Amino acid sequence: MKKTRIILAGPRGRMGKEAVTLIQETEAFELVAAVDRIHEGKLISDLEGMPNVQAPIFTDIEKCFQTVEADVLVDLTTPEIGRVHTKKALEYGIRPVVGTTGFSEADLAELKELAEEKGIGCIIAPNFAIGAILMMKFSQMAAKYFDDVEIIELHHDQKLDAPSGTGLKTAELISEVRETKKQGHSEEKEILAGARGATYDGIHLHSVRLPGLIAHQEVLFGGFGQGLKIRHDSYNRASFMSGVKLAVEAVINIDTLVYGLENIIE
Ligand SMILES: NC(=O)C1=CN([C@@H]2O[C@H](COP(=O)(O)OP(=O)(O)OC[C@H]3O[C@@H](n4cnc5c(N)ncnc54)[C@H](O)[C@@H]3O)[C@@H](O)[C@H]2O)C=CC1
Ligand SMILES: O=C(O)C1=N[C@H](C(=O)O)C[C@H](O)C1
Repeated sequence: MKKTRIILAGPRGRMGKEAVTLIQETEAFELVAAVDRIHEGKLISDLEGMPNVQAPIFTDIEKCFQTVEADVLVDLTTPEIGRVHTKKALEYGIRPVVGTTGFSEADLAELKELAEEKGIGCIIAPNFAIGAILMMKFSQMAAKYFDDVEIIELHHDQKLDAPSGTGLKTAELISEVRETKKQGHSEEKEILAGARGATYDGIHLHSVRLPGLIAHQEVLFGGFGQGLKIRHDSYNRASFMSGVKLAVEAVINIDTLVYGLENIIE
């Protein structure tokens, strides 16, 4: 069996550590290198608390791509560096699976063009948890019947981007099926700036950041005399790993950029 050779960017992060374990435990996957901010020349196994994986660590992604042969880059870093890594991977013909959030529409458009120019797959998934994908799909279904909706996403307080990639993706999916609408009273005024949250095509998005949380989202719909609440909770980061596995398997067989795992799963 030919294994899928994976380079992982961000191996020491909260998601990165889970991904190291996933790759190690998946027979069809092989971790061939990692990209980190520090620890050039060390092996993953040299790092405290890491499993016995003999993959070399690079701080320069181009040097990594030039030195190590790989099929897929899994990126779990930060918005700024994640977009650089994704672009470089495509340029080197390595298929990116990107969990990193905070990419702009312009970033996505540029990366899609590059993936198509190179004729290779790229998956950018704002959320890898199957329950979160269902929450987004159910929300899109519900939005056909309820055109008043507010999204509340709740995350740990170390998160860099707001709103979350999932919150934004949910708003995008809803706006595909509902007419643009300004919600609330026509003369509504914010006494405190930001009280009504951010808006995407008239959909209000609220971001909560608290220690103790992992990743949670509520999509609240309101209609005459009734309400509907769709909620998803990730209680740990292992919840994302079956989606990472699925994306690595899928990215080999596509030749364009796919934004969102809902486009991969049936
Ligand atoms: N798509 C999904 O299902 C999920 C996505 N995320 C996203 O994944 C990303 C990572 O999240 P966490 O693991 O919680 O963050 P984290 O802060 O724990 O980890 C980020 C890692 O990136 C590394 N890093 C920073 N600059 C780097 C560079 N130049 N080269 C290589 N590595 C570098 C850091 O050292 C750190 O280890 C975030 O954008 C987050 O929003 C998080 C959870 C689920
Ligand atoms: O930073 C996180 O933790 C998460 N980020 C993703 C997002 O921005 O939606 C996915 C999940 O919510 C966890």
